[in-house]
Order: sequence, then structure tokens, then C-alpha cells
Amino acid sequence: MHPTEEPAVPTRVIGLISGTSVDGIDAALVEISGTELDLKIELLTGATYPYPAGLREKILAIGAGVAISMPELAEIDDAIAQVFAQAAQNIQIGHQPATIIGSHGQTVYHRPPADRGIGKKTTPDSPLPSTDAINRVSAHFPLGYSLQLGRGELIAHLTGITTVSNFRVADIAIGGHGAPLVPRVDAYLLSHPQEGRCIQNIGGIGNVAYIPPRYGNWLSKIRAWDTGPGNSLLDLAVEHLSAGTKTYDEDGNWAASGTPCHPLVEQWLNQNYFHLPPPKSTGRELFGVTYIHQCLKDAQAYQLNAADILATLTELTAASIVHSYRTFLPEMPQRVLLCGGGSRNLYLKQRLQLLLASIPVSTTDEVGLSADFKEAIAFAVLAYWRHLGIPGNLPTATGAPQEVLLGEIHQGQDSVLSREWESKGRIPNF
Ligand SMILES: Nc1ncnc2c1ncn2[C@@H]1O[C@H](COP(=O)(O)OP(=O)(O)OP(=O)(O)O)[C@@H](O)[C@H]1O
Ligand SMILES: CC(=O)N[C@H]1[C@@H]2OC[C@@H](O2)[C@@H](O)[C@@H]1O[C@H](C)C(=O)O
Repeated sequence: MHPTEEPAVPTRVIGLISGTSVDGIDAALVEISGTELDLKIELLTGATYPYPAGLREKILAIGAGVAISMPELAEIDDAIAQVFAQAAQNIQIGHQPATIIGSHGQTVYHRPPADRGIGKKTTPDSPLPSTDAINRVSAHFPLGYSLQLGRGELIAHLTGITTVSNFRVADIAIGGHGAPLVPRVDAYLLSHPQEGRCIQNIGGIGNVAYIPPRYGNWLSKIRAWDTGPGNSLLDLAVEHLSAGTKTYDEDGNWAASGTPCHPLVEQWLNQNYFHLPPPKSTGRELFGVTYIHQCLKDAQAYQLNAADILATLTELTAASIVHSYRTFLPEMPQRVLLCGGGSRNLYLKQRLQLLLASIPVSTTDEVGLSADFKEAIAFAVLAYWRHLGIPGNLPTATGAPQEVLLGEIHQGQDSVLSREWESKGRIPNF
């Protein structure tokens, strides 16, 4: 290549995601080099941009199953694209511009493939919503379905930057879950030559990637799945118990002042999702509003106060994670690295450490990868891989029969919309 030529491969990439907590858009501006085993990333900057008032509530309502009209859906789709585009522009301020965006968008609906919902029945002790309920909906549709809003073509036009979006659909179309997708990135950024590691994300939903020591056929031994609730049930309970004055239990302090009710945790762990073998994925359709209502009802039978309820829900998150390692992993890891907002919940971290006994629990920050922005970084890498023609899914994680290229590419070009950004410093309103 002539030294003055632009490199063929984009290296400065923006990753964007809003997860199942719907707490805002995580944006990461990263420099990427290498491809897989030599993959390297440098986080130039990361930020979380809250959703404008009203939009979060509309997204949560869709997730809770509230019916909306097609015009409303279209309006929300473009409103999300607009805030994602604004996040992309803001994150570049003071930096060289990025050449590509990887935008996950906002999940508003996720249905795993039908045959993955069959498992142990929920016991009569607790009529918690079960995967059977989700399955009935999908009984005649063997493929999964996952909808992320914030259309990529609009982000490309608003920013003028080529945008890769809709990452989950290709894996789903060949029979996979389309989730979790981050484990392939975890494998290349967080594997260790001698140490078997569990990378545990605790977002709204929890998911794990078990990465064996990096030798032999280590890649084929990776396992990953959604462990169940991360913070989704806790956040809903906090909102209810604080009469809407709080949205989460900061550092886990409220839960730490209570006592977990172990018989109730045992009862809740009978729920069939926890007994399904991986690959498996889930969302707020299961661990959402209906679920927490039943949990709160169950708690009444034990006369739990607010702090005890939160301690018991925190224990459910911790116990479901550890139960799934003990049940589904070929061997326990030598270290657990947490990421996602739940890694800041000190009480939850403490309970996980207690349940994992001698296995050390720390965060991905401690091995040099931002626990707050790892998911956004991962979607930057997935966009980069898409550009290079490298598959992004890991069949052992999603259950897909083969590797596939993930994401649709929308060319960025100089447009009326992107010029408005340049002249006014903000994304136009519609
Ligand atoms: N200091 C803190 N103490 C306790 N909990 C926290 C703290 N900071 C964040 N959280 C929790 O983390 C959640 C947000 O986590 P995160 O942003 O990783 O979720 P997400 O990316 O939306 O979800 P997912 O990974 O399922 O897509 C908050 O809703 C809150 O419950
Ligand atoms: C459908 C969907 O958005 N799933 C999310 C969700 O949040 C955590 C867990 O459930 C995970 O499977 C996934 O996200 C991450 C980014 C993933 O695909 O790896």
C-alpha cells in the first residue's frame, strides 16, 4: 500500500448499544487492529447517553407487551435511530472521525427458537411465568425472532458514516438464537493461555461466556448462554418498592440491609428456564413485569419486608448464575470476570463470591477491558469483522449450525441530513 493511501480496513470504529435495562445508549469509540487471535482494541472514549424523557417509557411498555400501532412503532424506530446517531456524533468530539459504526440498536422483542423452550415444568409451588408460555406463542414458528429498533440506514444518513446494524437476524435465519453474540469477541479479547475464565455480563439479563485456556481446540470448547435475570427483576422491584422514586439499588445497599429468604430462592430456581440446557437465550418477555408480580406475591407468603425482597431477588440472580455453571459447564472456571451494570452492585458481587467459594470474582476492568463499555466495544468489533468478511457468531453460543457474517451494511454518504449535523452540530429533529 502506498503510504499516503487510506488503509483498506477501518480502524476507528464506534460501537453503540442500548441493552435490556433500557438505561441509555452506551457508546464506545475504539481503535481496532488485527483480526482474531491478534485482535487488539484501544478504547479512546466511552459514554452513556440517557434516552430523552418519554422514549424509555415507550420502549419499556413495548417490552412489557403493551400493544402499539404501526405508526407508533415507526415513530419509535426513528426516534431511537436519531438518539443513536446523536450518540455517535457526540462520542467523536475531540477525536479523529470514525470510519464505521456498529449499532446494535434497542431490543424490543426476543423470541428464542421454539424447540429451545421445552424443559422441566415449573412446580405448582410457584406459578411463575414459564418458557412454556413463550413457547406456545412460537409453537408454529420454529425459528427465533428478535427485533432491534433504531434502523441502521437512517443512522448512516444522519451521520454520513457507514453503519452496520441488525446483527442478530442472520444467525436466527439459520436456526440460532441470535444471542448471545458478544462471546466470540470475549474469546479473542479475554482468553488466557492457562486460565479457564467465565466472563459474566450482568445487565438487565445475565449472560456468561466460558472460555477455556487458550490451547488445542479451545475455541470449540467455549460455551455461552443467557443465565436468566441480571438486574431486570431487581430494577422492577426497586421501582415498585420505592413508589417510583428509585430505578435501581445503588451498590446493592438496600438489599444488603435485608436477609435473603433461601426457601423462596430454591422455589424460584425450579422455574424451567434455569433447567434448560444451553444454548439458550431469554429477555424481558420472560424475566419482566409478569414475572416480578408473581415474585412479589410469593414474597408475601413469607412476610418479607422490602429489604428482604431485594436481598432475595439479588440472591436469585447470584444463585441462578452459579447453579448454571455447576449444571452446564464441563468444568468450573479458575476465575470469574464480571461486566455490565450489575458488576457495580457490591452486594451482588459479594453474594456471587460467597457462592463461588475459592474461585476469585473480579471485573473485566481488572484485566484491562472496560466492564461498563464491553458490549459497545463488542459491537464495534462485530462491525469491523463484518467489514472484513469475518463471521461474528459462535455456533456453540447461539446454537446455529454454522458461522455466518453478522449485520447489514448501510453505506454512509454525504447527505442533506449529515450536512445539517456538520453545520449545526446536532442531529436534525423530524
Ligand atoms: N452502582 C450500581 N449499583 C447497583 N446496580 C447498578 C449500578 N450501576 C448500574 N447498576 C445496574 O445495572 C443496570 C444497567 O446495566 P447494563 O447497562 O449493563 O444493562 P444493559 O446493557 O441494558 O442490559 P443487557 O446486558 O441485558 O443488554 C442498571 O439498570 C442497574 O440495575
Ligand atoms: C436479544 C438481546 O438483545 N439479548 C441481549 C440480552 O442482554 C444480555 C443477554 O440478553 C444477551 O443475550 C444479549 O446481549 C448481548 C449484547 C449479546 O448478544 O451478547
